[in-house]
Amino acid sequence: MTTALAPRPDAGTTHGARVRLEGVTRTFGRGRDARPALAVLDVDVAPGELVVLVGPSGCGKSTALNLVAGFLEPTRGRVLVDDVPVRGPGVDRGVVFQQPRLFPWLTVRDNVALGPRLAGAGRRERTELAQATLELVGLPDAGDRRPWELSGGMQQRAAIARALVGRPRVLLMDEPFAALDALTRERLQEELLHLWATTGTTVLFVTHSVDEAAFLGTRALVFSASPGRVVVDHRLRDVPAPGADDARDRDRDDPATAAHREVLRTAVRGSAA
Ligand SMILES: Nc1ncnc2c1ncn2[C@@H]1O[C@H](COP(=O)(O)OP(=O)(O)OP(=O)(O)O)[C@@H](O)[C@H]1O
Repeated sequence: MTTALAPRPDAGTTHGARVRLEGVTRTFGRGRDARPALAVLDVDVAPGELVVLVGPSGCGKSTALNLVAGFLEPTRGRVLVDDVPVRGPGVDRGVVFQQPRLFPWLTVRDNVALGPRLAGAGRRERTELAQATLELVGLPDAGDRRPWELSGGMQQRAAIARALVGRPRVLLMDEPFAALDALTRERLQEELLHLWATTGTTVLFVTHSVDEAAFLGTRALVFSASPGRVVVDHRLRDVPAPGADDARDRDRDDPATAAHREVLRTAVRGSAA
């Protein structure tokens, strides 16, 4: 294990935060142009859960994630992370987007070290932190390279390292593997499960894919559009006990996962109707 992301603090506790959206709505535009993107959203995510947000295009999944990230404010209602209202972006919440969004003029290590640098960490501390986090995501030797020298999968691993370097208590992922080839995508899904089990971080993960949702989540929220709302809240599996990495044994072809996939597929089809 590395220093950047030490295991969960104590047996029986988790590093992840509780996330709550209470009566949250979000409207874009004003007056006649006002368009509600999210109807009332009431969601309570337990510490350490991996909740997947799935649904058709335009149903408000990214909007919900951006509200938790603090990039957007709710029109009504409150977003709480461990009972503290979200007032803007913060180091307690790491964000990974569909595109890696790394700065091409910085080395991979300096990209990962940027957050600690902005937070005032000294060169040595932030370099060690970035290197440890790169090791955690399987990129021990990539630190001196530029982002454009890496494959798409490696770039996305670096983006995950950048999100994890501050040891966030919530990891927000907006279709992070959608632009990758199928094999890389499966590999990164498995790596994410391992990282999640290792760190105990609460994860909110947006995807269009019911396969991905059924394989990754402890719970899936199925959204429908116009305006966006949660139509199905489906329990997939238990949160692993602190310190246990049973995600390692997860099988995408087992009957339970296949059954969940069908439940989600039916729900998503219904929500798009
Ligand atoms: N900044 C914005 N300004 C105006 N409208 C927005 C903005 N962000 C999102 N919307 C609108 O809100 C609705 C929900 O968008 P959102 O991106 O949250 O959906 P989504 O489910 O994530 O879609 P996709 O799966 O295609 O990414 C859409 O109608 C979208 O056009």
